Formats: sequence, structure tokens, C-alpha cells
Amino acid sequence: MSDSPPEVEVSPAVARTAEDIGSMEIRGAATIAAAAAEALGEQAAGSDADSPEAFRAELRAAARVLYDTRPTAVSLPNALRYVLRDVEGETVERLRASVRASVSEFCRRLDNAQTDLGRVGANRLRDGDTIMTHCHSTDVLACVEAAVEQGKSLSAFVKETRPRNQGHITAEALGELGVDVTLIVDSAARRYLNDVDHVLVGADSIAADGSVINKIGTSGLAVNARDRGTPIVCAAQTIKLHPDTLTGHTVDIEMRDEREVVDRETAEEIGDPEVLNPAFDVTPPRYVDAIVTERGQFPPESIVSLMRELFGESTTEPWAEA
Ligand SMILES: O=C(COP(=O)(O)O)[C@H](O)[C@H](O)COP(=O)(O)O
Repeated sequence: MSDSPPEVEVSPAVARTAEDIGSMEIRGAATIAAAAAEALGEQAAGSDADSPEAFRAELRAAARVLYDTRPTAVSLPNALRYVLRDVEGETVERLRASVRASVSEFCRRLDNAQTDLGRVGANRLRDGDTIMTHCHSTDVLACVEAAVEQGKSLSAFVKETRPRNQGHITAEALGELGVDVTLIVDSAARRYLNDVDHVLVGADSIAADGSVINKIGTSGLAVNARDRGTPIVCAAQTIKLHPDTLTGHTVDIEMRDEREVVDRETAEEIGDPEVLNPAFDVTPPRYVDAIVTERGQFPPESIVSLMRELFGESTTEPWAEA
């Protein structure tokens, strides 16, 4: 999180996107990345800055407001960095055009990466396989969609994923793809793991040691899957690789409002206990069989080489790029 407030006001479009990310109206790491990039584009399009310096200051402020929404998905700072890195121009008009081109290029790459990743993931799935999912990941759905396009017939156990029930979104999306869906409560996962060929999860961030940071409950599912001998695959575009972890930084786990877990009235009825609501957890690499990216699949322990190739040794704050 940034440590000081933005020095200039941001456009209503940026403020709206930031609010929607914070409230999870816009959610999921890839979707957040695309929305943040597009918001920078809207900031540029609507700017009436009278100098290149003022224009750049607005972009920096917008990046900070967007960055401060949710802390765990690294796709957000990676997207901001990507868009701002290539912004060039001596006039406001040239800068504006440059931001818009950069946003389009970013969104195009994001879409292509998901399609390519889907094909890689689909190759791991066989006709007649059963998968188990946790939360809602568009990268996971891309793998399933590609497998279905290859003519494979699949079944799925879908964990509901308390407290926000993102599993319902997954159930609907898989059903539309023609997958035979069974919805289960989170605590039933272990019971059905013997009937499952692959656990498929997404990621909000992948650390340099290959740890997968994803929706709370992923690590427990992975440990159970390992115990049952069920392979666990993480589908994650390279925008989920967390470059700061190369230099030893840890990933900040978002704590959300306790009212997502229990409403005020019920809390009072049960003696008003302390409620903790972490949104994500960390799955150590030894519980993950493969990380599927648009660049191929990797054992988690080797992801560090790809990370170095893509990001170098260190990164700056996203707004430092503008
Ligand atoms: O944990 C979540 C979403 O959490 P939340 O609902 O709290 O945002 C998803 O598994 C990842 O973000 C990957 O999603 P995608 O593959 O779509 O990027």
C-alpha cells in the first residue's frame, strides 16, 4: 500500500473503478488488472491537464488510488506498471495517445495470454475427467473451455467458497460450457477428492519460491489433495508473478470486513465473538504439481527463472513509471 495520499484529484472513472474493486463488484486478479488498466486510459482520455507534467502527475495519482484498493493480487501493480512504463510524449495530446495505445496493448496481451494458457492447461485434462475448483478463476475457466473445445467431456465438483460464494459464479460458467457440475460446501471437499482427477485453482500472486497465493481455503484443499494423491494445478498468467518476492518481500494478505462472515444481528446472538476474515492464503510449492502459464507449464520451484526473465531483479512502485 502507498504511504501518502495522492497529490492531485483523479477522474470520476478512476474513483468509480477503485470503489468497484474495493467492494469486489470488480474481482478476480485478471479482471482487476484489465479494469485498472482501462481506468488509467479513462484518466488520460478525460484529462484537461495544461502541461505534460500536470498530465503525468494525474496519472501517478490515479495509479496510487487504484493500487490502494486491494493488496494481494499482484496483477494490479503489474498492470499499472505495464501501462505506465511505455508512456511517452512531449505534449499532453501525445501523452494521451500513448497511454491509450499502452492500455489497448496491455488488454490485448492479457486476452491472448489467457487463451494461450487455456490451451496449455487443457492438455492436462483427458476426456471424462473430473475436476475440483475453488473460488472463481477466469484462468481456470480458460483451461476448461479449451478442453471442451477439444471435444473433451468433463465433470466438476465446485466448492462454494465461503464467505462470498464465488463458487456460484464458477458453477454457472462451467454449466454454460457443458460441464456436469456438482456444488459442494467447502468442508465436503476432502470427502470427494477420491472421485477427482485434478484440482484446478487460480492465483492472485505467485511468489519467487513457487508459493501460490489464492482465495482462502486453497492451501487446505492442496494439502488434502496431496494426501489423497490428486494432482493440484494452478492456472496463472505471468501477470500473477510477484516480482517483489524476488527480493524477499512477502505478500500482504487482505483482511476483509467481518460482516462478510456474520451479520451484526447474528453476531450479537452468539455473544459477539471476534471474527477474522482473511481473503487469501499461501500454498507452499510442495503441494502444487504445476503452474500453468501462457508460456507453458512449470514445476512451482522453477517459476523463479521465468520471473527473472520477465521482470529482472527488482521493481519500482507503479507510479514511479509515469
Ligand atoms: O482468488 C481469486 C479471486 O478472489 P476475489 O474473488 O477475492 O477477487 C481467484 O482465484 C484469483 O483472483 C484468480 O482469478 P483469475 O484467474 O480470474 O485472475
